[in-house]
Parts: sequence; C-alpha cells; structure tokens
Amino acid sequence: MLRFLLPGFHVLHNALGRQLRLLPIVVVLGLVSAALEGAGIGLIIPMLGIIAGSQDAGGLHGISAFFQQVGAGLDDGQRLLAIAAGVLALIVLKNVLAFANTLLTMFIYGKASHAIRSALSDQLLRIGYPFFLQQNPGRLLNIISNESWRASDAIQTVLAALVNGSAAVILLAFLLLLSWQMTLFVALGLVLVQLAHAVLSATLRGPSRDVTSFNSELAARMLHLVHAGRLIRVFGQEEREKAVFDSASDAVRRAGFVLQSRQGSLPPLTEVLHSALFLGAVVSAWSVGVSFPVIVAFVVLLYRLQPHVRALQMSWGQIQGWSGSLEEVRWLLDPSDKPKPPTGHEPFAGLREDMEFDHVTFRYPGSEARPIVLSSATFAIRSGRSTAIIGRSGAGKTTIVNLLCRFVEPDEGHILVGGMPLDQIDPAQWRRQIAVASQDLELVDGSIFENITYGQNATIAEVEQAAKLAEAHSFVEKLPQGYATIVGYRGASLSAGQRQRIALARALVRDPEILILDEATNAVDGLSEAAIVETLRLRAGRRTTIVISHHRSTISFCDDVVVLGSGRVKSQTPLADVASLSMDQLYEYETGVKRHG
Ligand SMILES: Nc1ncnc2c1ncn2[C@@H]1O[C@H](COP(=O)(O)OP(=O)(O)OP(=O)(O)O)[C@@H](O)[C@H]1O
Repeated sequence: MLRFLLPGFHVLHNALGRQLRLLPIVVVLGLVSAALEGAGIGLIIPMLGIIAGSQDAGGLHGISAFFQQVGAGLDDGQRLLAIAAGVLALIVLKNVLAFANTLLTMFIYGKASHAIRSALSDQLLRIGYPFFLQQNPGRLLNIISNESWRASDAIQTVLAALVNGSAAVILLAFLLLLSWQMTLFVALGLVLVQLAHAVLSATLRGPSRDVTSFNSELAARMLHLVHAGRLIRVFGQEEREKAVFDSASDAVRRAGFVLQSRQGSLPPLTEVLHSALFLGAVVSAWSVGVSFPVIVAFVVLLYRLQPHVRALQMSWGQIQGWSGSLEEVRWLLDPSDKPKPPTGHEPFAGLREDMEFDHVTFRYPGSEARPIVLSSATFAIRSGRSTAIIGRSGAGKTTIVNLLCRFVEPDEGHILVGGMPLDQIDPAQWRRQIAVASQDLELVDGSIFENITYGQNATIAEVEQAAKLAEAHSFVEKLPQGYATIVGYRGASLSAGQRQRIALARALVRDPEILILDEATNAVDGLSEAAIVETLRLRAGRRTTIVISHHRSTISFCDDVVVLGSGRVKSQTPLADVASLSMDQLYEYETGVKRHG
C-alpha cells in the first residue's frame, strides 16, 4: 500500500538501510519532547488560576483537574514560582531532547544520502556496458548531480515528518484529555484539510516529472557546451548554441514555475484553513461553556500543534513534488531492466592456445533497423602472434575489440579461448590479461605517472621503461615536472600524439598477455611509430597482439591479417602472403579463412 502512496518508497527504504533501526528512537524522542511540551502547556492552567484568583478545580475534569492540583498546599507566590520553574525545566529538557533528535535525524539523513550516491556510483560501475551505448549521458548526469540530492531531501522530509507526526500525536492526545469535544471538532477539520491537501498534492506528480525530464535535457546541453567547445567555435555556432541552451534552460524554468506555484499554493491555503479551524474551535468551546484556563491551555496547545500538522501536510506535498526525482533515481538503481555485467567462473591464467571467433553474429542493442555489424564472423587469433584486423570504416573492427573485452556479447556464435567459450571465463581474470590502447580510451585527470600506472602497480623504473617502449619517455623527460606533470581533464594539456603514447605506455606497463591496439598510434609521427612498431615486433612469440589500423606501416610487423567487410570476414591470411598489396587492395581481398600451417 505504502508503495503506491509514496513514490520511490523503495529508494528511501533501501537508502535508510541499517539506519531504519534508529527510526524508533527518532519517534520516541519526538513523542517525549512533545509530551514535555504538552505538560509545560498544561501547567498554564494552575498558573492562570493563581493569577486570576480562581483555584477551584471543581469545574475541571481529567487532566485539567490534575494540572490544577499541581503545587496545591503551597502559598500562591511560592506555587507560582515553583510552577514557573517547573515549566522552564520542562522547556529546557524538551529542547535538549529536540536538539538530540535533530542531531540524530541529521546523522540518518547524511548516511542515507551517502547511501544513495554510493548506490548510484556502484550501479554505474557494475552495470553492463551496453547501457552506456544506449543512454543519454545528460540523463545520467542529471540523476547523479541533481535528482540524487532531491531524493536525499525526500529522506530529510520523511524524517521531519516522523518527528512532526510524533509531536502531533502527543499534542492531540493532550488536547483530547483537555476536551474531547473540541479535539473531535479539530481532528475532523484536520482530516478535511488533509484531504484537500492530498488532492492538490497529487497534481504535483506530472509537473515534477516534467522538471526532471527538462533537467536531463539541460544537463545534456551543458555537457555538449563543455565537450564541443572547439567544434562550436570553429563552425561559428555560438549564437545557435546559445539559443538552444537558453531554450532548454527556459523549459526548466517554466516547468519549475508550474511545480513551485502549485507547491507554493499549499502553505497559504493550509494556514487559512487551519486558522479558520482553530478559531471555530475556540468559538465553539466558549459557546459550550469550557472554562477560561482550559480554553487558554487548549489554544496554546493548538498553537503549538499547528506548525507540526502544517509541516506534516507540507511533507506530503514536497514528496509528491519530488516524485519525478525519486522515480529517476529508482530507475537508475533498478537492475531488472539494465544490461547485466558479463559472467563466467572458469579461471583464466593465460593464453596457451588460439582464440577463435566461431560464427559470431552481432548487432548493437537498439539498432535493429541498421545493417548487421558482424554476420557469422569466423576467424582465429593465434596465441603469441600478432594479428591485424583491417577493413573500411564501419566494418566492425572496434566491435571485435568490444566483443573481446566483453563490453558486448555475441547474439549468435561463440568466442573460444583455447577451446573454452569466453562467456564461461571469469571476466575479471580475463580482463586482467588484456590491455587496450585505443583512440577512444581517455586519460584520467592526474599525473602522467598516475595515468601510466592506472590499474597496475608499477615502480618509476617500470613506468620509465614502458614509456620508453611507447616512445613517450623523451617528451615526458622534457616537461618541467616530468612524470608528475598533470595532464588535465581527458589529457587536455597534451597533444593527441602525446596522449596516445601515454595510453600505449599504460597498456605496455602491464606487459599484458593480449595487447589490443585500436588506432592507437594514428596521431603519432612516422619516426615514433616506426620505433613503436619495433617494440611490438619484440613481443612476437611471447605475447599476443591485435592491431587495428588503416595504415600499412602500423600493421607491417603482424603475422596474420583478418579483413572485414560488409559484416563478414572476407579473408584471413598470413600477412607475408599479401605483402605486395596496398591497404585498398587488402580491403577488397577476399579468399575466406586460410589457416596458418
Ligand atoms: N553504439 C553503437 N550503436 C549502434 N551502432 C553502432 C554502435 N557503435 C558502432 N555501431 C555501428 O557498428 C558498425 C561497426 O562499427 P565499428 O566501430 O566496429 O567500426 P570500425 O570498423 O571500427 O570503424 P572505424 O574504422 O571507422 O573505426 C558501424 O556501422 C557503426 O555505425
């Protein structure tokens, strides 16, 4: 039931996790501090009795008669002082408990907010890679940077509602003990106000979803401005981009205005209804002859009750207003409709035999209308040898890397490693034996040393050795900070060729069993590339290398070449057999798969 009432109930429940144990303490502290407040207010009755000179408890019943007896036997002056001191002590104690409760709720809020952010990052790291191929990064950024905070705020609101709810229950109980007729009148009125609230709050869900969706769009535009700074300037698109951004931003403003204006109508409406209700209670109490001290105590209690009830009713509206945010966070955290990460339990210690693509068919998820990327692709990658995978742009070369790294899985067919299907091998162990240097794999924002040792502990000597092999050492040495140089966001402070050499050093420092180079040297100058090719040649017989390139020189050291075209493997042949062919001739070379003898 609660799941239907409270959008994102799951999110809140899971975020609270072990902190759920603390909620009863929040409630008890709320109840006790409200009871102390109620008792303090009840003591107004004898105080007023002393001041008004009427201390007769005869007309009073129940708890009001009990309060009227407090300090009986003392003379008026002493009694007034004693009761005032008692009220002050109750107020101090109540505030100490309320402060303790504030600390406790803040602690729970902090833990739950952290749990939401941590669960989001965990999900983003665990989720199957195809998710990122399909999702709008703006939506993901918006969930992490905006919606997760609103979900945290919803938790704070729920905690505040618990405290306010506890206070309201106790203060209502005091009211009931003072006068059940007046309390019934007030309680019925509060139920009607709550109904009006619920109807209005329900209209917040639609605008809340709109705000979330426009925020995603705006986050995507922001990302675009950050990433496409050069493109926009070089094509003189500043005006157009400004207009598109402003329109996205204005859509957020408009949707936000609709939501906030509806939310904003709730507090004044509540205040007017509550005031009418309380005035009605006072007038009806007077008309049925309730005594003056009891009416005063009742009014003071009502006055103290009102903010709690108001906050409680506002919490409901706020949570409805955040329903879009909670739904977004719930969606991202829900694993049921997300691609699963690769599985497999067989250990993998090293590549002893060949890898084979056995009739592998693949199409990217969500691209059913487009031509198939790989259709029954069959070829072998010999262990300890170097294989070039070539083909015209869009032929599916990077897709083969994605399949080998298990970012995506074949729709049909198998990839076999030493005869064992790749999907049975432990993916973590498998990936530990692979290193990829690719034009798409970015550098991290840190030092050159941190970039080369990303994912691999290595000494400075090992880092220098890898950098030398990748033709990076000489330029790094000349930088004022050497290997401590900070490369900036995505390596922005380096040239494209320098970035590629650092990325290659990062792959080489692992001395991987399988090295994959996907257009990894296309921005490197000819001399450096020749030296890199020599390095790669030295791996022959010891390690397996897969090279993807459109340059003849880059694949010159390879033993085998696999030619892709139109979704098929056109040929696989020893490179020596086609040494005389140019790249263009190779792209058209079609002989099927010639296995090495
Ligand atoms: N995420 C994706 N979603 C849908 N289709 C994709 C996706 N990535 C690639 N493709 C399509 O798959 C096909 C093969 O792409 P792939 O990147 O493997 O080609 P490639 O041979 O590496 O090309 P290039 O030489 O230009 O790098 C292309 O038609 C491409 O449009």
